[in-house]
Amino acid sequence: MKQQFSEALTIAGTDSGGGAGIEADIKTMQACQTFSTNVVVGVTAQNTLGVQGQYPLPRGIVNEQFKSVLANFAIKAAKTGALFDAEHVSMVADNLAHYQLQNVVVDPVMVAKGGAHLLTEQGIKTLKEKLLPQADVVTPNLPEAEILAGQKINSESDVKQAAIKIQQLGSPNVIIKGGHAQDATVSDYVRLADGTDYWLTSPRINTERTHGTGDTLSAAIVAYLAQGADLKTAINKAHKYLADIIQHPLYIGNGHGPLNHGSWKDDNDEI
Ligand SMILES: Nc1ncnc2c1ncn2[C@@H]1O[C@H](COP(=O)(O)OP(=O)(O)OP(=O)(O)O)[C@@H](O)[C@H]1O
Ligand SMILES: Cc1ncc(CO)c(N)n1
Repeated sequence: MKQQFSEALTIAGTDSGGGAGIEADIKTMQACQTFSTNVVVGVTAQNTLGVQGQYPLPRGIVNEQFKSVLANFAIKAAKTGALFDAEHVSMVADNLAHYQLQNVVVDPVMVAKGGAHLLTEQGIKTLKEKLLPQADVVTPNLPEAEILAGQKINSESDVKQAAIKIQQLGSPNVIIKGGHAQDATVSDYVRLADGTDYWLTSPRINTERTHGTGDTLSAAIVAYLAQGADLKTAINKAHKYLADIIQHPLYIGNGHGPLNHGSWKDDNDEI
């Protein structure tokens, strides 16, 4: 039987350690039955202990990858990840507009789990001004949400208020991820374009193997959007995927270890 895969795109940085960035996105999409193309915006020298180097690529190389991918693939959904600085945020925003990409999920990656900054101050400003207005969904973690909304988040009502402020930056749908809180339950807050909102909860797994969890969630949303799922279904299935694979750790590296992306058996259930 011929297997039909939908096609999606990740626009991000590579992780030589294989756990986050483009590598996490490709593995996630494969596990969720979507084919992932990729535009490499920059290369990182990275492992489970941290980021040792980061090397954004010249504009010509980024533009040429967009051209090749969009000339040959029917891209149904796309995501952005680490974009490094204002110049690279801007070139990605220009390409999203030029190729009129649909179902765009912006993961506003700012700081890696080990503490390295993957986006400059000026890059954050450009992300707010040029990228978020082109996003369908934005997926900040708690520290990123505080920066985007310009407020502290100390309570559930702060999370809701921040999500509304982030919507006003131009992304109609917002997911504030709760991995960085300390509660026994991890709570992600979803606020949709029509103003409906809900919490997605899962037990907090006591593990250091959380490198690339954010990339993985956004890549899974893109995978399901590419298959034609409505946004709420895509978000809920992606959350289910992550909550499942985080329970099947790989013991690789002695720092923030990678997820076991291939451990998922998609039962294609409706949520
Ligand atoms: N210990 C944990 N147990 C269960 N789920 C978790 C845990 N940590 C994170 N998650 C889930 O992983 C996803 C990503 O959350 P998090 O807030 O860690 O994002 P992030 O900081 O962007 O991740 P990264 O920078 O490593 O890619 C969320 O859906 C969150 O609920
Ligand atoms: C390249 C890259 N993208 C994203 C993250 C965040 O997980 C990371 N650590 N490295």
